[in-house]
Amino acid sequence: MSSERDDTIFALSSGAAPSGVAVIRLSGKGVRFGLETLIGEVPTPRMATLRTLRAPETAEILDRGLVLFFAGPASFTGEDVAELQVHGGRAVIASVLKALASLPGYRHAEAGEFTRRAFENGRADLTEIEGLADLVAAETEMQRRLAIRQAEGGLRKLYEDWRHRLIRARALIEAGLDFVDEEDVPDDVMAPAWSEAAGVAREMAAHLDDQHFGERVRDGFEVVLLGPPNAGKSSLMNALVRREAAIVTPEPGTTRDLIEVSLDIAGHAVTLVDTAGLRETESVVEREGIARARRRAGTADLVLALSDNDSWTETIPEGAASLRVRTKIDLLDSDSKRVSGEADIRVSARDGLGLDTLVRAIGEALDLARPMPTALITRSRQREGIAKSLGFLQELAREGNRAVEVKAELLRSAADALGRVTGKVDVEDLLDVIFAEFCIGK
Ligand SMILES: Nc1nc2c(ncn2[C@@H]2O[C@H](COP(=O)(O)OP(=O)(O)OP(=O)(O)O)[C@@H](O)[C@H]2O)c(=O)[nH]1
Ligand SMILES: [K+]
Ligand SMILES: [Mg+2]
Repeated sequence: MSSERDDTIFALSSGAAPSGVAVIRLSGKGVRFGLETLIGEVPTPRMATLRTLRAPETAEILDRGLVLFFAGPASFTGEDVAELQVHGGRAVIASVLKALASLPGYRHAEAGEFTRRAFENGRADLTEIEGLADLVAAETEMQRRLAIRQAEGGLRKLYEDWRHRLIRARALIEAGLDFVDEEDVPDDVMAPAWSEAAGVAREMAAHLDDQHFGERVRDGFEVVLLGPPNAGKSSLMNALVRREAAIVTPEPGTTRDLIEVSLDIAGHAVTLVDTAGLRETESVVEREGIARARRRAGTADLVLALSDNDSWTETIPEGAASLRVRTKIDLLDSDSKRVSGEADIRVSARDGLGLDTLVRAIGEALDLARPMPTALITRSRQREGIAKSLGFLQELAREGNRAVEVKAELLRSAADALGRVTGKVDVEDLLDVIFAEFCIGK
């Protein structure tokens, strides 16, 4: 590992060529030497300088571009870092990468390796790094907001605060143990420690009680269209995404497989799933399609139960959040259009009636307009860690008159569980999983 870490790594950090400008990033001990070789000097840190890049052996001109140098440890990775902004043509990029590869101790970076060095050099904790990965992957405004807050330390600050309070509580207890007769430590010595632990436990419980909102923002909300054959499910999906994503025919049983499309509702990622029409059938294929439809509806964030005849019996799965959608209202005469039935929303896919109302109603049902707190759990890894830590604190609260040493140990376990979430404690085994999410050059 140490020799790998001694390498100077480099990679194209910008997107696919050709592009106007390409950014090639370098990090490691050999960065200064590399700059001297390619441009004849190490530029003033943090000052963009226009320079000619030359091939190491032949001094042939490769390109001319902006060069930026960041002296470690005040850099993204904590090491010396440079960025070469060259023209984004394939051959230009290839020639610069080739020149870098020829330098002693230089090698191409692996996926996420710059970020991994940032973590290993204490420039970011694991939650911030997960936030960075999400920021690069973000496709909607809300995913971006969530990710930038986490990348900027939203979760780190909260979790570090809890961890320090638990460590302090334990220190109080151990100090008490040193001073008083071991068997009966007076309550008033320990009381502040217990109340601190109880306070942290309360905050953790509130943090966990979030309806998985952050995870759902990150992964996208799922809305399933459900209803009998010919209710107009596929037509409605097509109307919402304004393209022929699913086949529509007058024949009942047209859709068999699940068909997914992406929608942006109020800046959130929403996956809309079209399904096979629910009915009794002899067809094996259709039966499998219907089973899939029911399963998917069972795990959806919201079910849109469609009907073209105001009957919703048997459509809505038990316990599911749902909206009753009356379809094909263009077929009604103008009087009955206004008659209020059991439907929550009335739409016509053919004429586009009610679609805006439906989208708004979906947003409300999913609570998409809620203000986003600075610290939201975004991954099950974090949730499990916090739950585990809280578990130790709850055990501590139950322990009553148990030996103080046992309680101190529970506090230590609670703090360590938090430390694993931020990466302060014993996380070697997690790193490969976390950094595998990154692309090359990040
Ligand atoms: N007039 C009118 N006809 C509609 C509307 N929506 C759908 N239809 C018609 O209803 C029939 C069935 O539409 P689909 O979208 O295939 O219905 P589905 O629920 O997906 O049907 P399956 O996939 O077979 O379960 C087609 O002939 C559509 O043209 C509408 O808003 N107005
Ligand atoms: K159909
Ligand atoms: Mg269909």
